[in-house]
Amino acid sequence: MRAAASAGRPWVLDPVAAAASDFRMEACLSLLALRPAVVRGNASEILALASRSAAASSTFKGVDSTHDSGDALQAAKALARSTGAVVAVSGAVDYITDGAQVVGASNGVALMQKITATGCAVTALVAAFVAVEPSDALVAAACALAVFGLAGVRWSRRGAPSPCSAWRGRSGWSRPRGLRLSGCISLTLSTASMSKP
Ligand SMILES: Nc1ncnc2c1ncn2[C@@H]1O[C@H](COP(=O)(O)OP(=O)(O)O)[C@@H](O)[C@H]1O
Ligand SMILES: Cc1ncsc1CCOP(=O)(O)O
Repeated sequence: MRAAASAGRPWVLDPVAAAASDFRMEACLSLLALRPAVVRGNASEILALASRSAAASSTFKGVDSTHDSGDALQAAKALARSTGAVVAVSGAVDYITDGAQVVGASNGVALMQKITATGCAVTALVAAFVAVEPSDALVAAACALAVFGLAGVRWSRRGAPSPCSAWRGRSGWSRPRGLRLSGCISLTLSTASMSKP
């Protein structure tokens, strides 16, 4: 992370179970100081990280969230403003914010929350999207979460349309059937970076 930070390369922090112990919180805060482009966590993790305290998540439940994503939206905005990172809170609605703009992505299926490591997987996808679109981490992260959610829908309903079927920026974009994104001001992810099935 230090090498990435000093080379100006974007990287993504997933504060897994930040509230589980002071040790984990301190590790997350040390990483946060290295200025990730995006922080992606569940609501409990973002609430804890924004308050910079493991005690913030009083009903801590392992790596899972005990809060709804909406509960952490203000904390996410504050964290984004204080760190300069885009902050993504996952949940039934994924909120992605740079502290001013907020994008909501309401794709996915509830079962995803119960599968360990879907959070890690979507964080990896965010990193891949930010690598392609480093100049707009907000849009990249929102697209990653939306696509991941649609992949979950596709998995749960075999035969649903591919999340990568068609997607273009701004006025000319056509969204995959079923995609729900709100508050998105500009979608500039090019189709060239997405493979068709
Ligand atoms: N209630 C839900 N309904 C639909 N999708 C969800 C729900 N909860 C989580 N997800 C999705 O599951 C993925 C992992 O998110 P989450 O479970 O919040 O992360 P973590 O594993 O870090 O706790 C995200 O893509 C998120 O959108
Ligand atoms: C690294 C790791 N090892 C066991 S659970 C876990 C994190 C998975 O967390 P999440 O469900 O938040 O992706």
